Amino acid sequence: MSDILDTILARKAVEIGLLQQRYSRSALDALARAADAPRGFIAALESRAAAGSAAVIAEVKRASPSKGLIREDFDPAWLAREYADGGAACLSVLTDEKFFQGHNAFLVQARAACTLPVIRKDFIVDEWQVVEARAIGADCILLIAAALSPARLKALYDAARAWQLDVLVEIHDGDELDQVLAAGLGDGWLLGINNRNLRSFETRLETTLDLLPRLPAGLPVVTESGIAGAADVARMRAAGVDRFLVGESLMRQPQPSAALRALIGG
Ligand SMILES: O=C(O)c1ccccc1NCC(=O)[C@H](O)[C@H](O)COP(=O)(O)O
Repeated sequence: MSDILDTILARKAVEIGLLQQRYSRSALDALARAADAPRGFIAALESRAAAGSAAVIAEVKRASPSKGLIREDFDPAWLAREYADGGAACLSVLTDEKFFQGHNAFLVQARAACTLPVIRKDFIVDEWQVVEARAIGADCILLIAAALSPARLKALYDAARAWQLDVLVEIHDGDELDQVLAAGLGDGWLLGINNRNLRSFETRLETTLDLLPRLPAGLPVVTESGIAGAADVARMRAAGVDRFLVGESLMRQPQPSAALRALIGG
């Protein structure tokens, strides 16, 4: 496991404790039950890919451990409208406060500003965080294989599915792929390959391209991180990858809608 992931996960243990002090489990469950119905994250992505378009999950991300502050004028609702206007299939919203300057409220604001499904981008290691994700309106959660044992991955996946959440399961290499495939997940999940090495922060699109021959046929895959423009999208699509998670390159643009349109192309 990488140093930054260790550091982030240590903080998550503290945050889970705070969440459990703030709510009883029955109160949190009640909030999750009262949340707006899930919008169908994977369905939205798949319908865009089936129509022959690049299916983009556009990310609302103010800062990151690798890049520091990415965007000073940061308005999640405005960004969500820009991304919807630019042709995003779904949104990703960072909710981690300490390392990404995110917030749960940013997900609520972004989702309320458009009709797109939203993934809660955070470091989920406990069922309480799954319920919290549904309580704030998330349609999908991220589960990072490097942060979870196979048994824990399966337990959190089961919890997410019980709350009608879709799941993006993220890997970085072939060993993590093998672990995920052995976990015996059912429906309602898709695979993300993160091109960013969490130890060095080096971002190489070859991380996705090199793993493609190892993927089971028919498993939808999202390439994550380091998509800088239309040439990267074209390169991935030529290799058969049609689903993208894009943050920084859109967040740095004065008009993200136009940048997203150019990224997706014809
Ligand atoms: O972005 C980071 O610095 C980072 C560091 C440690 C763990 C995760 C990190 N990023 C999360 C992501 O997966 C990206 O935000 C996402 O894939 C978008 O990447 P990009 O288009 O390169 O902003």
